Amino acid sequence: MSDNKGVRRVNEDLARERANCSFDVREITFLLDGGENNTITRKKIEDFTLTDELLSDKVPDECLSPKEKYENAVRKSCLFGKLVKDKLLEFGGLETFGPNSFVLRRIADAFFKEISPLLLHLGMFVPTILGQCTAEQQSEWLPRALSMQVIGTYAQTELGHGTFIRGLETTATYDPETEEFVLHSPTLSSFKWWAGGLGKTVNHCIVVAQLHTKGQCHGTHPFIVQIRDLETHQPLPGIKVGEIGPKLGFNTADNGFLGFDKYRIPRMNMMMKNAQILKDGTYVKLDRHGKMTYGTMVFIRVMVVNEVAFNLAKAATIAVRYSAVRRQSEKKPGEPEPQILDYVTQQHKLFICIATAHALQLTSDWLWRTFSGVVTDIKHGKTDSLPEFHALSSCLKAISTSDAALLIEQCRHSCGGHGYMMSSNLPLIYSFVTATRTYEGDYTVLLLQTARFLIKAWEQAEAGKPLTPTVSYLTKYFKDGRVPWDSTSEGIVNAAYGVAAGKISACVKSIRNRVKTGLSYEDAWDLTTVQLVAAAEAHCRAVICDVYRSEAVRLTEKSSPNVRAVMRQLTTLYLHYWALERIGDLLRYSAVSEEDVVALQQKYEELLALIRPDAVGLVDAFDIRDEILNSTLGAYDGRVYERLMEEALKSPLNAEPVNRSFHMYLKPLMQGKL
Ligand SMILES: CCCCCCCCCCCCCCCCCCCC(=O)SCCNC(=O)CCNC(=O)[C@H](O)C(C)(C)COP(=O)(O)OP(=O)(O)OC[C@H]1O[C@@H](n2cnc3c(N)ncnc32)[C@H](O)[C@@H]1OP(=O)(O)O
Ligand SMILES: Cc1cc2nc3c(=O)[nH]c(=O)nc-3n(C[C@H](O)[C@H](O)[C@H](O)COP(=O)(O)OP(=O)(O)OC[C@H]3O[C@@H](n4cnc5c(N)ncnc54)[C@H](O)[C@@H]3O)c2cc1C
Repeated sequence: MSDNKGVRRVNEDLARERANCSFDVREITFLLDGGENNTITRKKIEDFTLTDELLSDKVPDECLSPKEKYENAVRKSCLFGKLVKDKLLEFGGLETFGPNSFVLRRIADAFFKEISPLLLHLGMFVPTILGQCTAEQQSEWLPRALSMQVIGTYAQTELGHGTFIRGLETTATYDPETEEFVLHSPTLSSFKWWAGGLGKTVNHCIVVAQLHTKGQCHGTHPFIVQIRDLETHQPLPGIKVGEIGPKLGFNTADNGFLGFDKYRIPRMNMMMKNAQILKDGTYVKLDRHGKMTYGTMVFIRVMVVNEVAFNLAKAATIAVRYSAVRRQSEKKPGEPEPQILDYVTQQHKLFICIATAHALQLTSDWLWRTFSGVVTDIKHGKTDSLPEFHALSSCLKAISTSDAALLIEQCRHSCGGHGYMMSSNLPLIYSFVTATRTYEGDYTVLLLQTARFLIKAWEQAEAGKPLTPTVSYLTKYFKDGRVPWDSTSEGIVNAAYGVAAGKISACVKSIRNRVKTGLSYEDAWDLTTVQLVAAAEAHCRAVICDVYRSEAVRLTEKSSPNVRAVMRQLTTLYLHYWALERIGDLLRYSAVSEEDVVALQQKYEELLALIRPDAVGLVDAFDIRDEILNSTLGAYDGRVYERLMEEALKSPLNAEPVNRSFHMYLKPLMQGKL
């Protein structure tokens, strides 16, 4: 299906794989894109943007110095930003920040092997203006932000606090005399730390600070703050700003630090949708729920699920294509070396990656629809659905990022030594995705947020009160006892819910027993957190299994029999994989027997064999263009060795036959003259 331009001869093994694929690859691409029209629009946008002229890099990014890398990323960001500004908005206007933003994000990968310094501008600055400003403030800031006259980021985290937002130390004290806020960083630990683009790129940022007025602190609130001069780009007086230094990844994102020395901003720069300061300094709270200022974080957690699904699809595409091209060892003496994809252990490493990319993509689409419903409710003044959605988005963000990072690393392992090359792109995909497990809420912390909700839901079930949809299963599994075992897909999903219910019940018992011994509730909770994290994880896995299974059935209702068959094989593989991974839990909470476990393993291995002939077709169906994959190992034509050599020859160390260090150090050492 790929319409890569200038494709040369395709590797014979890959060509044969494609010829033997049992289904029409385009059909699955349409399913994953949400319909044929979406695929057509996406491809139009890709054709239009991914031109050689914009993308060409003479020296590979990874061979540049940190400064050159950053400058190249700014150059490309400006080209990309101009494209978005001039042309792409016509594909969806402001809706670009809805579903089409996924296409924009996808294309951005062709421009940036790492990260755009403008990611936070489009990813957080603009969404926060949309979510936290009044209509009047939006009309002032949005046009300037969208036309890139002001370039911004989101500075919440400080050197001393990231997770515990209530512990942030930056202050914004209202001065009614001048109708201004005075921003101040009272300690070293209060310096803002991490915001993407802050180090060198942006001129504005959203600063989250403790609001003080009339001698009282009202907690954290967001403010729009200009930090650099628009003409000279010099930091404004009272601002101390810089870049935080090299990181595991994100090295072109110029993450920065920021401190304020009694820096003044106008009253109207407080984002006033959820709370206001009147001219005389009176504080007016408009947010009845209390956590509406955390809205941008919830939005990004939703986006991140899609983000990691896409990155896992990229890694799986690279690893599966490479495994079809690579031949190694021998199965029987004297036989030709097999494609490494023919090793069952390789299939075990890789097919779960394809299935997980589907599971996370479909879950992300479902989460996005659920989120849209919550946003509509909020627009009508209803915030009842927020606690459930916070619990749901928190655990899905935690589990999807953690699973994707582990599986991307597994893809790298499955490519042997060549997977370690930067030119495979697997190291950069991994370094990007492993950060998602931490930013926008750490894994453990978010699962504990979900656990709070689950424990409350359990107490409601006990009291015979109605439960919200994602926890309604607790009513069914409320009574003690093992869940009946049934090895159908529906049966495995039910058992997953049974395990979650069993773990939540065990947590409730643990907390209550500890309280009975005289401990405070907080201490009892703290001592139970290992179990609480496991319970939230089990709940989340049950939700993903359920959504994946039901969405795959729904989406393939009108598909051809072969597509329905391969999609069912993948969902069944996913459910069996997790049943086997969590077999201890199933033995504890369900009626699964030892014979059932043997049957599960056997079925899992049969599924690997069934999926094997379609593996390349399945990754082709992700339809990720070579420009976006950026990989010597994963290109559509499979010219792996040629590309590895071409990239190696671009290394600056190969530009001269002898490096000067020979004369400066090696030769003196060899001659005993050092
Ligand atoms: C050039 C490219 C173009 C591409 C186009 C653009 C497309 C965009 C793509 C997007 C891709 C994404 C990439 C973005 C990159 C982002 C980089 C990273 C940015 C950041 O990391 S910003 C900083 C994020 N920081 C965090 O997430 C901090 C985590 N901490 C918290 O969220 C909270 O502190 C925590 C842990 C939830 C606790 O809060 P606290 O106030 O202490 O609350 P309590 O624990 O006491 O709970 C009280 C009560 O409130 C409930 N609660 C908490 N949070 C929420 C919420 N958000 N919503 C609703 N309710 C909430 C909580 O459950 C408690 O309820 P109870 O009923 O139990 O009392
Ligand atoms: C690449 C990257 C980009 C980022 N970009 C931005 C940005 O643009 N803007 C911004 O504002 N921030 C940004 N951040 C910061 C990010 O949001 C925080 O790092 C993240 O929220 C985690 O907070 P922390 O660093 O304070 O970790 P900590 O909270 O210090 O976590 C350290 C450890 O303590 C544990 N822990 C902490 N609290 C608890 C608890 N209550 N219970 C149990 N365990 C706990 C955690 O699980 C973890 O194991 C970025 C971070 C990264 C890595």
